[in-house]
Amino acid sequence: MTNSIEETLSSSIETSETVLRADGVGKQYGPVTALSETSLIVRAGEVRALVGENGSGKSTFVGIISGTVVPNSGSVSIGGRSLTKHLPVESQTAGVLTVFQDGSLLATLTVAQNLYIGTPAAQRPRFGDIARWAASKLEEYDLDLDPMLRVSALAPGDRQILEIVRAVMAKPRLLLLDESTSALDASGVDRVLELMRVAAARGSAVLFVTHRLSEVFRVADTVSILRDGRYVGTHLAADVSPKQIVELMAGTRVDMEFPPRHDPDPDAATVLEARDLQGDRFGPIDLTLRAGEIVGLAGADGNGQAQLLRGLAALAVSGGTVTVSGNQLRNYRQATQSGVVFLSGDRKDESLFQALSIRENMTAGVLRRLSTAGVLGFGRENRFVDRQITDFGVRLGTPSSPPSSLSGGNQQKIAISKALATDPKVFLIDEPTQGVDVRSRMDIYRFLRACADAGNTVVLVSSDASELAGISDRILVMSRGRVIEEMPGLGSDEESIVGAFAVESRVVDGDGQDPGDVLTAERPLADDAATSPDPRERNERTRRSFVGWIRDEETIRLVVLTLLILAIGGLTAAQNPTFLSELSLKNVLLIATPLAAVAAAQYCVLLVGGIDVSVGATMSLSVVVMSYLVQTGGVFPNILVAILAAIVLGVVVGGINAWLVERMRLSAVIATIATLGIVSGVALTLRPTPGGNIDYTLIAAITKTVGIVPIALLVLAVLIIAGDFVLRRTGVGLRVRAVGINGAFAHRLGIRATVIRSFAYVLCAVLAAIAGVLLAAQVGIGDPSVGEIYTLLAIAAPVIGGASLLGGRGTLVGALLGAILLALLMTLATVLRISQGTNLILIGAVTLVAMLTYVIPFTRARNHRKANRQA
Ligand SMILES: Nc1ncnc2c1ncn2[C@@H]1O[C@H](COP(=O)(O)OP(=O)(O)OP(=O)(O)O)[C@@H](O)[C@H]1O
Repeated sequence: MTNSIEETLSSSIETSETVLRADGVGKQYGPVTALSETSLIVRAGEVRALVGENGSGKSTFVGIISGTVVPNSGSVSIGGRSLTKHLPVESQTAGVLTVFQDGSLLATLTVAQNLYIGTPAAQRPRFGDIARWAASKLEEYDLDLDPMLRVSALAPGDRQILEIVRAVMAKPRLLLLDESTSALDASGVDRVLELMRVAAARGSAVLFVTHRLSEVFRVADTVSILRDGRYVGTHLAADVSPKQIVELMAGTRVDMEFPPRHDPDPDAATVLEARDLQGDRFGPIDLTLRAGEIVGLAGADGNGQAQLLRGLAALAVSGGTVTVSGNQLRNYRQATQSGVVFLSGDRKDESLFQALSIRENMTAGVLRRLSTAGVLGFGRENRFVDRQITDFGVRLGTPSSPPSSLSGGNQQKIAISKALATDPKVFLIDEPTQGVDVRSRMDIYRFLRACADAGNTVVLVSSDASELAGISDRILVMSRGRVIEEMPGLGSDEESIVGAFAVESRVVDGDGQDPGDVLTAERPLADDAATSPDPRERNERTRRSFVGWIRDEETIRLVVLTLLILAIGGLTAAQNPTFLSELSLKNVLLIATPLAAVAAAQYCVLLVGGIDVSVGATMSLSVVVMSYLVQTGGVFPNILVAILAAIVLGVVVGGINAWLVERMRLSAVIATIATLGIVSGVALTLRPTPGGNIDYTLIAAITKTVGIVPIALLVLAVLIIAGDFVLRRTGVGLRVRAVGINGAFAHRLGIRATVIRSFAYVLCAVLAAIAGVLLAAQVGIGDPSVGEIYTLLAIAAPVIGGASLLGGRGTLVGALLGAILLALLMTLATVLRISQGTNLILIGAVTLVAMLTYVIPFTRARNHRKANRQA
C-alpha cells in the first residue's frame, strides 16, 4: 500500500479538476492537538471517505474546510481559491456545503424555510415562492414531506435526509458529510449513499466522515485515514480490506469479534415485565425481560422502538404496567430506584449535563459510593475517573473541561460509562454506538455483555441491524408501534433482520391491503399521517388549514391580546364611565407611546436571543441630554436635533453592549447590568437633581394627536408593522429570526450571526434613546431617574406579546400591544381609585393571565396533535 495520495489517485480520478487542497493544516485546543500537518487533495467527481478513531481529528478537519474552525497552521483552497477568513460564509461562497454531525436544521422553522435558508443565495427563489419551490425540490428528490411542516415534527431520520438533500440539490463544488448516516436505518443509508453518487456524478467532490466501514466500500473511490490527529494515508477503497483500515486507524491489531453469547436460559429470573404497555407511537405491548439477556429492538426508523424503550423506563407511558422485581413503576424516579437506567440517543440534551465538567458527569450517578459521611473523597473520585477514562478509552484534554470539548464519539463513551457505573439492573440504551469508532464499539459490546452476564438485562435500540445481530440474544422486530416478530440473535444477520420489517412493506404493496394496517419501511409512522384517511387526520388537516387561514400561532396571540385589552377597557368603563372620555383614552395612549418604543427596542434583542437591561437607564440619560440640548431658550430646540442626539447616544451605548456581549463574550444580562450602572451614573452626574425645562416646541410636536392617537404612536405603529413585514415576509427577516432560534446553526449556514446580534444591540439602544425623547416631552424636565420603571416594563411588554427570552419568537406588533396593555393597567389606579399596591398586584395578575392564555391552548393543541400522530 502507498501513502502517496497523488500517485494513488491519478490512476482513478485521473485528470479531474482539484476541488479541495489542504496543505499542512493543524489545530490546537490548549494542550490537545486535534489535528496536525494534514494535507489532502480531493478532485471533482471523487467520493472520498475520511475515517479515524474517535478524537482523531475528522470533525476538526471538516470544521476547518467548512469555516467553523479556525486552523492554527496550514492553508486550504477550494477550486483554486484560498480560504483566508475562515468563516462559513467564505467556504460557502467558494462552493462548500456541509452536513454537520449534529445538524443545522432549525426545528421551529418549516421544511420549506429550512431548505431556503440553507441554499446558497444565488439559487434561492423569491421569498414569496418558497412553498412551491420547496415542494418541487422535495418531489425531485423523492422526499415525501409536507413543505409547510415544522422540522420539529419530523422523525430524526427524515431530518438527516432532508439536510443531505438540501446540500446535494445546491450542486456544491465540495459536499462535506460528517457522520450523516449515524441515525439512519438501512433504507436511509441506501438513500444517502445514492445521493452521494448523484452528487459525484454531477461533478461535485464528496468528502464524507463515517464509522460504518461498510459504507466506505459501497460508495467511496478513495479513503483517507487519520490517527491521533495525524494524517496516516490515502488509499483506493478497492485496494484495502475493512480489517486493514481498522488497523491503520488504530495503529495496532484489533480484535473485531463480538463477545460470546450463551444459550438463552428460559428459567432465568424475570427482571422486568411489561403488560399492555402503550404510549406515544407504540403499544399495547407485552414483554418479559429475563436476567442475563440482551434484547435488541429492530425496525425501520420511526416505528416506535425508541418510544418503547422510554416506556420500559416508565417515561411517556399512557397505559399498561411495567413491573421490575415485583414493584410496579409509576414514574422514572421509581424506575431508577428499582435499578432501571435509561440512556437516550440524544446525548447533547438528555444524556450529559452540558454545564458540568466531564469529571462531574462521570461521577454524578455514584456520588454516594465515592463519599464518606456525605463528603466526596477527592482521591477516590480521581481514581474512579481515571479508571473510567482508561477502561472506556476516552480521548480528552482534561476531565475538568466541559463535555462540549470532547469529540462526538468520546461524549458517547462518557455517557455510557456514567450509566454503567451505577450497576443498572435493567439498562435501556438507545443507539449505544452512535458515532463510536470500530475498536471502541467492540469495547462497548463487551461492557454490555458483562452487564448482562452479571445477572442484569440490557435492551438496546439500534438503527444498525448488523450490530443487533452481533450482540443481541433476542431480537424484537417492531412495525407501527407493535412487535411483529421475535427472532433469536444467534444465527440472525443484517439481511434477515431488515428482511423481517421489509416483508411487511411487500405484503402491503403486493395485495393492496389497507395501508393504515401495516407500516412500510419507506413510509414510517411519522409520515404515514400525511396520507392516512383517518377521520382524526381530517380534523388535523382542518385545524391546520384554519391555523393557515389566520396565519399562525403568533397571529392567534395578537388576537387574544387585542381581546384582552378590549375586555379590560370594557370592564373599567363599566366601573367608571369617564374612562371612555377622549382625555382618558388619550392619556392611556400617551403613556403607551414611550413604553411601545422601548418595548420594540427590547424586542430587537430578544428576537436574536439577547437581552438588554440597560434600556431604562438609556431612556433616563436621553431625557437628561434633552434637558440640556432642547431646553427652553436653549441652542437647538428642534425635534430633528433631539432625534439625532438620541441616535448618537444609542449608537454609543448599543455599541458598548454589542462589544461586551459579542466580542468579550460576557453574558448579556451581566454586560447590560454593567452598562445600566454606568449610564445611570452619567445621567446622575449630568443632573444630580431634576432640572432644565424641555422646550415647548418639542413637547407640542411629540404630544400632538390625531383624534385620540398621538402622532408619535402612529409613526411608531407604521414602523412596527413595516418591521414585522420584513421579519416575517422576507429572506432577510428569516435569517434574522434564524439567529435567534439557534445562533450556532445560523452561523454554520453562513449567516453573519455576530453582525446581526451586534446590530440588534445598537438598534435597541437607539430606539431606547428615542423612547427617552418621547418621555422627555411628557415629563418636561431633565429627571435623571425617570426611565427606571421602564427597565422591567420593556421586557414584560414584548414577552406578553409573544417574545421568548430564548430568542426567535414573537412579533413587534405583539410588543406594541403588550405596551398598550401595560399602559392601560398603569392608569387603573387613577381611573378606579385603587391604591398603588392593588394596582401593582393587578398588573402582575393580568400579565400572568395573558401569558397563561397563550400557554394553555397551545399546550392543548400540541397534545392534540401528538395524540393524532400516536393514533
Ligand atoms: N472545542 C474544543 N475544545 C477542546 N478540545 C476539542 C474541541 N473540539 C475538539 N477537541 C478535541 O480535539 C480532538 C479531535 O476532535 P474531533 O471532534 O475532530 O474528533 P473526531 O475524529 O471527529 O472524533 P469523533 O469520531 O468522536 O467525532 C479530540 O480530542 C477533542 O477532544
